[in-house]
Amino acid sequence: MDLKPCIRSAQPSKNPVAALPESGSDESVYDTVRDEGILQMQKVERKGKRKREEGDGMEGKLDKKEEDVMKEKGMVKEKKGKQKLKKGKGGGILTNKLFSELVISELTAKAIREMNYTHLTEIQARSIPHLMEQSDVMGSAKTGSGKTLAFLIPAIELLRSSNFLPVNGTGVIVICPTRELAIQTHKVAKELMKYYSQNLGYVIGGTNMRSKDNQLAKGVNVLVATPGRLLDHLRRTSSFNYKSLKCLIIDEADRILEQNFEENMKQIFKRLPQVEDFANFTFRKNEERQRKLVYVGVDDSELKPTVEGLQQGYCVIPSEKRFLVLYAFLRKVRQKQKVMVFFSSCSSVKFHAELLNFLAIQCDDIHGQVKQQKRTSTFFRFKEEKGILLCTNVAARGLDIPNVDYIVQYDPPDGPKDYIHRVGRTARGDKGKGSALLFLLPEELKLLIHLQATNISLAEYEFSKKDVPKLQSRFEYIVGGNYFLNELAKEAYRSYLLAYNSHSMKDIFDIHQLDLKKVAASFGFKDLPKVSLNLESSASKHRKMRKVGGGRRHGIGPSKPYGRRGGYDRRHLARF
Ligand SMILES: Nc1ncnc2c1ncn2[C@@H]1O[C@H](COP(=O)(O)OP(=O)(O)OP(=O)(O)O)[C@@H](O)[C@H]1O
Repeated sequence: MDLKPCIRSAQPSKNPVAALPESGSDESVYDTVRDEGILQMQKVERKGKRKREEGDGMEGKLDKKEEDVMKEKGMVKEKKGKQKLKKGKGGGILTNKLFSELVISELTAKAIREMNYTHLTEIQARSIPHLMEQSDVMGSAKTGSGKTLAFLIPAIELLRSSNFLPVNGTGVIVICPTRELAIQTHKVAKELMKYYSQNLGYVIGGTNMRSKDNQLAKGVNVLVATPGRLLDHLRRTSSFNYKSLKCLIIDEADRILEQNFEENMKQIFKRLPQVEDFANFTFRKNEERQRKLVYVGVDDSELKPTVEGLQQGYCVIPSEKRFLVLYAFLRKVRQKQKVMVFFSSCSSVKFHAELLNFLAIQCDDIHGQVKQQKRTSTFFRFKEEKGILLCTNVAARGLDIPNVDYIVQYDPPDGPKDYIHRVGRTARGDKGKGSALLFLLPEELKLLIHLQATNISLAEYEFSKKDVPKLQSRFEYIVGGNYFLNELAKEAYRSYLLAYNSHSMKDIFDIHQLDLKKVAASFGFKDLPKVSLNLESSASKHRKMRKVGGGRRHGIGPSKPYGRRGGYDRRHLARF
């Protein structure tokens, strides 16, 4: 991992958590590490199922882990075919099975060829045959392993084979947990359906409902949606015809079946035809249904839940130096690489984006408080270009951004599952490579125990001795080392003081027992400099306005050291 110059690669510590107390985690390894990425439910007449000629997947015994999982969940075994499914050469995700071997329409096959896909990934090779036979499937595979095509191809084929037309309304619904993921999935479906007369669309929060009403009235055969907005349309758009629904796909099912989506999902299930009670889809409460469900678990036998091409490490940084290290790191990579930095709250993303841009580190931000139009344009720009993106967990799931070089976790994840999804934004697809670096405060070290319990081991990185004193005492060194930038340091310090004045920083200071003198020192000042706060500046006006509204700018308080909760942010405090 090239983390120079501010952090040097250290020897992975023999056992970084050995000295820490035993983990009290009661999460099973399966629950923690697996991305139950696909959940497809088809309640369609099962007459005339096509028998496929080829074998449908893996030969050999199911590994014990997979069997255990199925036993626990009461699912059926994946059928074994005669054809051997081998992994491609060079440790990539591809198998030896070709798309040209699939019994699919020429319209789909042509689109796939134009997307330059030749071989199927394992999750595709193992789940597509079951889905084509209209079985209900729950699929699970590592991040970036091609789950999207695994569920889209059979869904589109289903519409074609049943001669579904716009007049029939919506035949396939794909539910995604975030707006960006819905837009992305819609884009892939659009490419796949390039030669089809059937149409598609998406409905997501933060956009105009009325224009979508009109679209739905005309008939949208494949609809990609986020749960809240889908429910709004189910309730309020009388012209939305979903009575002939053939297939429901839940992407990132483990996320969607979590508590905060539960109520919406219950309501959605109630309204959709042929979809049974919500409880049946939690895979615990209805044995009969569970028995019909095919579980396709790729990589269950592998100990390592993260992908091959990912290098991962952590460094322990005291809170007063955390920003400086981030700053030095980002300054080094600048626009030459693609970096995603995860924070735990919208307010923290906002604050750090403002501060970094102010310090001439150009970066974009995505979080729940950004308007949807800006979120979408930022997302697509970041897909295309190098640069730095600060984000909350809203960008942790499913987003397929090519060639991300680094994932930095400035605030730690909620737990191993969260960690896996965040780092899964890099090293994606066939032979993808990337690096992930986790910042930990000394009191957060216990997270490593939870990660280790799920077979994620991280190398330890340290500041180089050479850089530590400079980072400690001379902020102007890291901002460029010349006299002009000394002024910039003063300005940065001023903005800290402004935040301090507006209480949010004061809370951080209290929590981490920092004193202003130490912070001033980290900006390169021996004594506390007198900085005019210019209370008539526009910043202070905003501050006053916010105060009138009673809100603190970053919402950071003793119980919320990572900032105010908002939208997608569920976590307040990550102390392990
Ligand atoms: N058969 C294939 N051959 C080559 N590349 C593929 C194939 N299938 C998918 N990919 C590529 O792999 C990348 C990851 O695919 P996808 O986004 O579907 O992963 P995922 O498993 O859904 O990931 P996540 O768990 O993060 O949601 C994409 O860039 C996609 O284009």
